[in-house]
Amino acid sequence: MSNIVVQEATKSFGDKTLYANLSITVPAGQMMAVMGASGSGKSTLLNCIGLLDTLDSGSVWVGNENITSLSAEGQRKFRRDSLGYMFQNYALIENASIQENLEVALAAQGKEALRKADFNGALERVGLAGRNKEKVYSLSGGEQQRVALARLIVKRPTIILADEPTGALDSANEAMVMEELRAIAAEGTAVFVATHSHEVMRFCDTVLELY
Ligand SMILES: Nc1ncnc2c1ncn2[C@@H]1O[C@H](COP(=O)(O)OP(=O)(O)OP(=O)(O)O)[C@@H](O)[C@H]1O
Repeated sequence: MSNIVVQEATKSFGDKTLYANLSITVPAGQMMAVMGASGSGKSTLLNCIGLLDTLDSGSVWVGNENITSLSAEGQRKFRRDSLGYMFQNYALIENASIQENLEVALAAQGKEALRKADFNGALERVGLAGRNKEKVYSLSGGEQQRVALARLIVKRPTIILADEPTGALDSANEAMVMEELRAIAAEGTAVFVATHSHEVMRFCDTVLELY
């Protein structure tokens, strides 16, 4: 279990500064809502924490490790082993089965990780028990986001970056996703949720407002 600390982060595109000297902490087990108008930099902040984009200055710490100073290989391993993502458009492999989509989360970690994983338990937890062989394209939006949740349950990442995870869902499915994210967080993950929704914000422990 590791706390996530963003220290004095600054990020600009051209002459537009998204944030300057931003410092935040999300303890393991907690959820932070990242809010702000369209274009305020929510997705960019998530991408910088997930090492998909680089800060102009500042650092991101996972426990005692400064992940922004890792080598390219170290960053790749960090993403592979410690990072979980959720997006509005589900970001699943549509033409593959539910089971195959879960296996993808662990494939790079090797056969032992695949053997140990409790795929059926994860599917049961999100209400998709026994549906391992169904193709993702045949599922509803709410069901697809349940697969994305099951993938996180299987992977047990240190950080989850969720970018508008409920943006395409009705309010019942929104509550389902947020409750399950809370349950995953409670097992020791720090969760960042970029959102426009005040309903989603209510499920989080802290709120960061970007301007
Ligand atoms: N690679 C890039 N090059 C230049 N500008 C960029 C780049 N990526 C993002 N931006 C700009 O940075 C700003 C923040 O974008 P970002 O997607 O982080 O905002 P957001 O708060 O997530 O918006 P939304 O709520 O619409 O998703 C926007 O003005 C965007 O145009």
